[in-house]
Amino acid sequence: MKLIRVENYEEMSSSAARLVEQQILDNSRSVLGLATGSTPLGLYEQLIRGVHERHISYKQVQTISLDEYCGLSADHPNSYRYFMNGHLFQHIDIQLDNTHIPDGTASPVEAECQRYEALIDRIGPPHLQILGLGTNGHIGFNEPGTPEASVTHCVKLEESTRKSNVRFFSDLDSVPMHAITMGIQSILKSEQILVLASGKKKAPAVKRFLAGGVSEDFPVSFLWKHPHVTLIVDKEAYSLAAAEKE
Ligand SMILES: N[C@@H]1[C@@H](O)[C@H](O)[C@@H](COP(=O)(O)O)O[C@@H]1O
Repeated sequence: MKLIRVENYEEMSSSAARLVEQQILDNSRSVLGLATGSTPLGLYEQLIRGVHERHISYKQVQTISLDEYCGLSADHPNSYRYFMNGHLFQHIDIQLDNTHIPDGTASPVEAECQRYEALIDRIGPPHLQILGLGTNGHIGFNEPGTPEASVTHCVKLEESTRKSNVRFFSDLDSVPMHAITMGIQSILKSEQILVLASGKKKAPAVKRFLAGGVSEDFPVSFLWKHPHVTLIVDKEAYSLAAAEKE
């Protein structure tokens, strides 16, 4: 795994943006795997600037998002479709038909999961998969205990995950109980994986990840099985791992 240590959130975002843009410059038909959450917001801002300042074009790019809340439609302000449209897709020259996100309202949900996994295999897997990191080590919405062989599936969200994400909702009751997420196996299919971690809250998870070892109760640790992973951490997120070394 390649570790890139940067000073702060801004540097993490611009360093990630350079890697994404290089991928697109190398292959204008790139497939990008995208994450939601607050971590990649700065990266998405940088990518939007890149369209204007560095003439990066997304006309032929396809995107595959990691996850979506069950029960939230595309026009619900807390759906990940709404998030991705508002924070990235509406501001770049991508074709909306080329942006893929699980449909949280589809029924039965199992059929939607199968459709999505087949889509990953058909148009993907991503050349570059962006990942944030849950405080409990989750990636996408793969909570601790998710098997390595998992493909796109419906998960019951942990209380801690719902509490972490309540800041985007009016109250805890409004946070959905379930989500559709790409599985560990679906994520590991990507050619390259870029994990971003910023801030003190992520320091324990970063420390545990960097200590090595693969364990089902810490989903990000499965990335040790992938040959091309880059982790970009800022000073705060790295602080506990750094203290360990001293
Ligand atoms: N499903 C998303 C994850 O993909 C994301 O990595 C995580 C961390 O969020 P944040 O970046 O806001 O810390 O939140 C959610 O649970």
